[in-house]
Amino acid sequence: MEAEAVVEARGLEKAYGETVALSGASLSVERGEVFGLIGPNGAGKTTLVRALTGTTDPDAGTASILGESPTAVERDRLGVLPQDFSPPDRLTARELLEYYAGLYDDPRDPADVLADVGVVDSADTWYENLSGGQQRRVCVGSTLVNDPDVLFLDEPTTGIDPAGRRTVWRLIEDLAAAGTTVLLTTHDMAEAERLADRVGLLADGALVASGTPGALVAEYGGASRLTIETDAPLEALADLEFPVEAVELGRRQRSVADASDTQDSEGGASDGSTDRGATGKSTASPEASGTGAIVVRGVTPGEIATVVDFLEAEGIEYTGLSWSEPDLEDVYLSLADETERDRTRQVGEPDTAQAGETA
Ligand SMILES: Nc1ncnc2c1ncn2[C@@H]1O[C@H](COP(=O)(O)OP(=O)(O)OP(=O)(O)O)[C@@H](O)[C@H]1O
Repeated sequence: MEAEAVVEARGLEKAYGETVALSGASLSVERGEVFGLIGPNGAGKTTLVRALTGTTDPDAGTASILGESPTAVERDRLGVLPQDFSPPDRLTARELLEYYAGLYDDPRDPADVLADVGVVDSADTWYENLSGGQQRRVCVGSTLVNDPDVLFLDEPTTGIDPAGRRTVWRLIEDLAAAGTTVLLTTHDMAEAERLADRVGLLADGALVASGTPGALVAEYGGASRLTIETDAPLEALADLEFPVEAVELGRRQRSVADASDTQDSEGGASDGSTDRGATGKSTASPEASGTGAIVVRGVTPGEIATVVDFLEAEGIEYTGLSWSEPDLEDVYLSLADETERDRTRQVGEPDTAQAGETA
């Protein structure tokens, strides 16, 4: 039996004047699934959420929730946290949740919701006097008072401290385990990797890849990374014959937050990577000159000692070493900059024209 699609977008298009926000976005989220939407600033994530929740009309395509048009869904069944949600300042956290609870026939106890989002101690503080993170927690709470079946969270943990973020993560996990369907947008790859059963990457208004985090990493994540903190000039390393097979020498990988920043302060056009040498020899590109951390890609855990011995034999001093498997951030960085797309790529499914219909 085919799984029930609780949230579905088919070929959504939306333009604001000359600006194309959605260019044929399609996805489908099943009951109890957490779907994480990632993508660069301006990719269309918020517009997609708005089209799916009925707060903006698409120019083309269809959106549905629980089999109905977004505006026809019973409001008790839906929870929506907009990115720019800003409730009245002069109400306390408790009053705010009581206010929202009052909009529904059979709401949860606001005190329980405050406990869920970790705002018990500040429950009687005016919203305007709460910290940014506490405010965001209250906003998340306001979407939970009606115990929704489907929850849309647009950047739910932005501004929340690490401990609070984990509180919200556990909350979302518990909700999903109890059958709530969740679609969230985030710039936090750790959040997407931890929470999402499937992740969709939106670029230029369309989904360019979707799948489980593991499948996406396997398909697009690339090689492992051995990061060596060193003050040695990169040029000095470029001519070395590394004693391992696949080597791609490069500067420390930039973070997702910097990915669309063309003013790379370290001067690299991308991540400062060098040409791959067939025998492990790498040559630095002109942009890659300088010092700092270098990244050797494609080294297996068993080869780390070989690289360390080699650096010491060559007299290359280093101050730190770390090895990591590729992760969702690598997927993001490898896909987000590509702008020419004509259809969705489905990880683990045949690459057919139909693949663009659902995500
Ligand atoms: N109401 C609007 N009027 C005009 N342009 C808009 C409007 N809403 C969105 N846009 C434009 O549509 C594009 C997509 O915006 P959207 O907010 O959906 O992106 P996003 O992926 O959510 O970005 P971010 O990660 O920065 O939140 C952007 O170029 C934005 O400027």
